[in-house]
Amino acid sequence: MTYIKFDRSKLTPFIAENELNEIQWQVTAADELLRSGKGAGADYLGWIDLPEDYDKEEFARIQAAAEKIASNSEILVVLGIGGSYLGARAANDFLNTTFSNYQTREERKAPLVMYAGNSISSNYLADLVDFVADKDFSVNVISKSGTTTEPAIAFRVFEELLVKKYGRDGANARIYATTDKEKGAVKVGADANGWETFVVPDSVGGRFSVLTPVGLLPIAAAGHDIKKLMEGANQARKDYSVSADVRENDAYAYAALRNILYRKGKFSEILVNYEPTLQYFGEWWKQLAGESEGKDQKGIYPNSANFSTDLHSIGQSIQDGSRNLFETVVRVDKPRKNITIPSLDADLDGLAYIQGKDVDFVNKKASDGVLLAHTDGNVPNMIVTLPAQDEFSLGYAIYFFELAIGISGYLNGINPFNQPGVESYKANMFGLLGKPGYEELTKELEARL
Ligand SMILES: O=P(O)(O)OC[C@H]1O[C@](O)(CO)[C@@H](O)[C@@H]1O
Repeated sequence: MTYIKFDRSKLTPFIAENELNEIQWQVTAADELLRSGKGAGADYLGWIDLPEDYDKEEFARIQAAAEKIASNSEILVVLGIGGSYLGARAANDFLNTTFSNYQTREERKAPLVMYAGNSISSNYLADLVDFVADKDFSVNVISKSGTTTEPAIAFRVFEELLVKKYGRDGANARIYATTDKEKGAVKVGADANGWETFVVPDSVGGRFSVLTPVGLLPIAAAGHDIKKLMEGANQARKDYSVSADVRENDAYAYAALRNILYRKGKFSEILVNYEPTLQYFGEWWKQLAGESEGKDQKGIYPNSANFSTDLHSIGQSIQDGSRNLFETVVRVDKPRKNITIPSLDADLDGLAYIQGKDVDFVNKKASDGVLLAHTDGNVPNMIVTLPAQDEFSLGYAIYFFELAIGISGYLNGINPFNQPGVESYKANMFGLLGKPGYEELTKELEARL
């Protein structure tokens, strides 16, 4: 029994017990590939032992930097995209109170963490500049390459704003750079200006990097306990390294079952939550699964949904539409807070039968009802239950999904640790922007538009 619960009991109409036995040899082979470092993409396996083998000196510097940011900044602007931002955003949204963005600095007890460099929207960037301009702020630029267009544009904008506001030296003291240990534009800037620097390890790809400084500094800056986060991940590391048997290893069982479903035509997986604070966990997971598995013209297409909200929009399609879906439901056992449904004398809304009950009771009953309805509608469901909405549970869940996706990719015969497909749009964008070196592509693309 592990700390988070994995429940596959509702898969019986879709998968027979022997199927799990029969895929075991493939899971054992995938485990062997992953742990021996003999599989494709083996240069990027640093995340496996990271919760134990992280740089303790750097960890202490992250905690000290978070304290410094708290002492001189109302806001920390985090610049990054994809794996250089989604993990931090998922963690902070999950761990913050829902309306922390609207609290005062005193109420929040930590700086407000805001995100930019994750789109190319001029509205978003200009609005954020207007919002922070008259407040004390610091910047954490996060980019392994240092040349990703979105964060690079945003960094130019916020660096200029910092220099205008605090002067060059003042700005330098407020820039925290999380980047490659020796190369790239951000590293060059950091060396020239003396910015405090944290390292994105070579052996950890962006989508697996939330437990490196990439995620840890923004999470610590938001006032959360990154030690507990690492402890949760480390517990998962230990629990899921004991056995490769799918009956003993839930992360491996999840990887195996989603592949069995995929091979039966269930091409799309929806990561479902019943907590709005898990929305970005879904976004983080989509990159983890999508960038890892969607290649060589195959792989599960990852989606996410926020229930019960989305039951009133895409719920119809999940229940009755194309039958190529399955769902993995992420539940939180104990909510951070609960609230009672008020009792009224008149029963105009017909809620008398649940008045006096708490809202989470209703949420759980709704999710049980959906589970059965979707199962009856031929949508297989698995459930991952986190005991609480805290750092330890989150760290544990992060590791569960990272490990499962690594194994799952090997089960489907691909390299789970590269992302060649992401470059195609970039090349076209560079061509159309007239980037030096792309002249031929520019001509070709302009003729096609
Ligand atoms: O940290 P960088 O180099 O800016 O890259 C950001 C993201 O861009 C990608 O390379 C493509 O989306 C991701 O793999 C990565 O998480």
